[in-house]
Amino acid sequence: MKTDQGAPNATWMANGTQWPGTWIDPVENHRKGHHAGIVKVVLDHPIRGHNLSLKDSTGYSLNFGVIDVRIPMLVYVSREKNPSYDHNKKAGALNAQLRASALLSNAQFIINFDCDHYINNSQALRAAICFMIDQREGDNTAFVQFPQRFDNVDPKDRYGNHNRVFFDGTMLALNGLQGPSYLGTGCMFRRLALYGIDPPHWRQDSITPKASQFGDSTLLLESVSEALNQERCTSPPSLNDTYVAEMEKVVSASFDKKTDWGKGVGYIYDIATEDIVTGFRIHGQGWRSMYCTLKHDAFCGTAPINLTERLHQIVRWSGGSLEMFFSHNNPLIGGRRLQLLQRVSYLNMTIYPVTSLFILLYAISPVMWLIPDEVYIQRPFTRYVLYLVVIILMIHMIGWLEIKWAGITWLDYWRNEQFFMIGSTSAYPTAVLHMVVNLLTKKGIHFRVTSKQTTADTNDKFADLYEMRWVPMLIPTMVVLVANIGAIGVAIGKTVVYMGVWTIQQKRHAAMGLLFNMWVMFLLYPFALAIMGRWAKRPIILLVLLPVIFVIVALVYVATHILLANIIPF
Ligand SMILES: O=c1ccn([C@@H]2O[C@H](COP(=O)(O)OP(=O)(O)O[C@H]3O[C@H](CO)[C@@H](O)[C@H](O)[C@H]3O)[C@@H](O)[C@H]2O)c(=O)[nH]1
Ligand SMILES: [Mn+2]
Repeated sequence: MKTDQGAPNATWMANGTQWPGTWIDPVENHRKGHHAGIVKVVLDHPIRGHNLSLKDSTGYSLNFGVIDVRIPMLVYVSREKNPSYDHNKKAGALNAQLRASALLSNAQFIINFDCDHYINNSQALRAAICFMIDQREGDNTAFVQFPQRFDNVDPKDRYGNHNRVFFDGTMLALNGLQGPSYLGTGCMFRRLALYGIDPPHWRQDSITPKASQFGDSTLLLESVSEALNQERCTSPPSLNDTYVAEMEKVVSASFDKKTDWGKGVGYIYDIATEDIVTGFRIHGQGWRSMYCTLKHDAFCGTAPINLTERLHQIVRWSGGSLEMFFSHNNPLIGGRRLQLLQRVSYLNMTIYPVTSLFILLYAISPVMWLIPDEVYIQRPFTRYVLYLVVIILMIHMIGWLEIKWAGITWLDYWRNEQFFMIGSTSAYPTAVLHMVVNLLTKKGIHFRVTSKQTTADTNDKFADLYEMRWVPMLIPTMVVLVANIGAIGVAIGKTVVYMGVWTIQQKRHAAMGLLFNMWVMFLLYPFALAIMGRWAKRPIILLVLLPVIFVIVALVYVATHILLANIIPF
């Protein structure tokens, strides 16, 4: 739509001026990534008499007489962006917003969301406040985290997007320690905790906020003191020109420079996953957090249901975790007031991608079957195998108990196992590789916003599920799949050739090997579906296709064997 002036309608405001954040014709100083800070009051505080309320609309049969139906103040903030300053991505944006809100309301509690999340339950904010003002631990609670829920995931949750084991098991369990980690969205914070101030039971009597910590703004420093003393004026400041100028100052590109923002104050910079490390910093000061799950989901968002995008997301998370491990925020050395077990849990949260290297090695081991002659490996001692079996059984039993306790379904557990295998053969090793390169060259992991719905197919809500871009990290997964499918074929071939020759022992080993191959195949089933693209709508095809492949491989093996036996007589 165009106006008389030729500019699209959407960029014009009711009073005839153009929206300041419009860069349809980008020019220097006024384009995406290079523009002044914007603070725009979209809706003034109801105290100043705006009357956008339900009461005004006629024909309402509901009685709103006893409810305050006024719409709260709404202010649009866009921080200054300048190519000569690092904008620190999401963490930088959240910090600018935190400072702007300090001047606007200085509210004690702040809730944040990703751009792809929304409020799904109007009771959620109250639930979080209940934890914050609870008589027992409320004052020492820094944040209340809600689980992430998604409304665009395919019904079968092929790539484990719901992450139930993590959101309903792991995080809930952490409530028994110092609380869940911060997960980036759907989290209510106590402002003071974000400011890097100690929890009440560790706090010194008098704290004077300094410009070297919080930045050079008198109004901001005053607001921090007021927050500390719990003095808060409920009537909003009058937004005159000087006040707006100060707001623009605290959202300027250079404001963070030479301050503690992004280090000891606010959301932490220089890491691919600002959330986990920000939560770690807060827990390390002795604060606790709370996990809050509501029957009717509090918040909802969008997840990447395309395998390639999903794996990119996993690379970012696991890469960020490793970055944290190799920083001064390593859970073994950082976080001075962390409880011991909380330290262990953060250790697990940061180091887990490394385990993938062993899984990958095991999963590829069936290539040994592809070698015509037997490979001789020292068999493990029986007692060692016994220990191993006991440990594996114990791990699984704990896992089962946990899912029962957390109320997760078996299917969710299985999806989790499957996706862990896919990740362990693709995204996690990639993250480890990134980390090695990072340690050698100091190059960080690129944060690309997860893209959702890459196809334009509007008839199929889950069209994205059937799209997959081949990326190098999928090669090892493919190798594992091929190796295991091939191994089954070869095993059939070997059975045909050696049936009469094999001892019982050898047959048993072959059977065990087959079991392993099948297990890996079951785990990689969602990956196989991804490769099939739209054919995956009929997974039954696999039931025909796989036996055909097995038979072909077996025939090739037998033929090669006969050929070789004729040429080189054994
Ligand atoms: O340069 C950036 C990149 C991202 N964002 C914000 O970050 C959010 C998360 O990005 P998204 O692409 O949706 O990634 P997800 O993998 O879905 O996000 C998860 O993982 C992130 C850490 O990797 C957390 O920050 C998120 O809260 C968490 O939902 C977005 O919604 C944006 O609001 C920015 O503000 N600036
Ligand atoms: Mn997201």
